[in-house]
Amino acid sequence: MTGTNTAGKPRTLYDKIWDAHVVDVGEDGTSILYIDRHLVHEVTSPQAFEGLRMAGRTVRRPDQTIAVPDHNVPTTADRVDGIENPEGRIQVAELDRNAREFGLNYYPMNDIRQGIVHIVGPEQGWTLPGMTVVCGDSHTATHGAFGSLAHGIGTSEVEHVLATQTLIQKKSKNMKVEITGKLRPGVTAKDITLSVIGETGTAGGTGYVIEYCGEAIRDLSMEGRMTVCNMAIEGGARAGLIAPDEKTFEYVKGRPHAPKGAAWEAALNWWRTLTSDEGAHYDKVITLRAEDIAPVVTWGTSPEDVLPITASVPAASDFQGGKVEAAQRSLDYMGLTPGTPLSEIAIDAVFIGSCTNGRIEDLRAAAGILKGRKLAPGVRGMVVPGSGLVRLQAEEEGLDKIFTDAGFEWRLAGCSMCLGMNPDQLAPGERCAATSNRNFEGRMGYRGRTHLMSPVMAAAAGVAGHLVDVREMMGETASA
Ligand SMILES: CC(C)[C@H](C(=O)O)[C@@H](O)C(=O)O
Ligand code: SF4
Repeated sequence: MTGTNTAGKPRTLYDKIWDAHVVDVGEDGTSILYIDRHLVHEVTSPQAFEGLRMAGRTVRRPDQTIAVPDHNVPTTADRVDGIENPEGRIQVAELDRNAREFGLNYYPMNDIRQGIVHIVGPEQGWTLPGMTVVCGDSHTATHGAFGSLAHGIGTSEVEHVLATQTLIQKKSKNMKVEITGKLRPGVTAKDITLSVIGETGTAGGTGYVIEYCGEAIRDLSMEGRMTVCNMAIEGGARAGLIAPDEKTFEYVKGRPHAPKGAAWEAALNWWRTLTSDEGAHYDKVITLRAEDIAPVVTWGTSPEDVLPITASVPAASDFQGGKVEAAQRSLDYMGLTPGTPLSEIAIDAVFIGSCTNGRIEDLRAAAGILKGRKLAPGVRGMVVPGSGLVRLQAEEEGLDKIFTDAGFEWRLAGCSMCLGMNPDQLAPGERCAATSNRNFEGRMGYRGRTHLMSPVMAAAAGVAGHLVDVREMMGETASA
């Protein structure tokens, strides 16, 4: 790795990680970046491995390549007997063959450490501050919570990284998203990240790498920071980043693939330099006051269609330009009438899981609301831990019992309902309170309807049978 610090100029965190990984710069400014960790799942990798084989090449750094199946895996106990869906079965079997043949670090479907790739990476200590991390998956942004530069890449790039351990990239611009002050009770990392997208729109981050900072970000746990960075991509950004601090180091320490002994001390010395310098230049700055952020839900079919739960369904005429038509289409698809209070929207299902909110803290938060309560009659609920280890931890804490007592199904780890690539799907017309990150048409199943929100909001909606302000269940009165 070569450092290319330009004569003492103040640098952002993004600049620093970038500089530390540039191998070569072309005349047009396109750079070759060294990649520290390459995460691989079954959906975007089969053709990449096939390409390698056809070219007679091998994986350059199998020791830095981590494979886990997540999108296609069923989340029911009978998956030990194999996958019924032929397409899913083939993709997972291909990953299995490739991981073994190329000697990758591999967590097979029935390994207790299996889970959603973006949960497994940090959990196993593969994701570390200052690293470059890539995966053939847009939510790779999640890993930025550790102060690592994490890019989602396409299948041809997956092949390139497999073969060379480098990625060809053009540097993005710097954006700072600062969340000042303290969050109010009932407001979570999910509300921060959705509110930022509500502010910037899904294209607001295009061409940028976002650095999230400010007191409210510092106050978040590592789980919360991952939730925030996970959705940087939904705001259009190339990546999301948070400067590492003692909380980060504490989380990483002792994980299976974290450095140990003298290597740990050396790593800490470098990690402590990973903050943006005083006076570093940002091309765009957005500031939100944590006190102004409410528990939010989405009403439409884009993550930017987000409003405080105290608001009402908007009308298409509230929008301008091309958005009028898009809003009308969203309202039709979602089956909503303008002017209806969001808190009166009845739901059929609750999904708690995904790489946005499938970590232990998310399950604890949802269980906190569900303890001693039950799903409203007719509402089905599913809790899908983000990894086998999250599931195990939750069971040790008795959370599974809280969920099943409340009427939820307690599942095995995977992407599950977050996208309908496995048996967990919504039926046409079904409306779901979901902790995932995308509410696109058909995302959770053909004609399924998704409202994105935090784990506590989803749990509360399940109990009420309709979208609801979680603060009412916490004994806190809703204020606008
Ligand atoms: C299947 C995969 C390529 C996709 C992504 O890149 O994000 C998926 O994870 C998603 O969330 O839509
Ligand atoms: S949980 Fe959802 S968003 Fe995350 S990787 Fe899986 S499908 Fe994509």
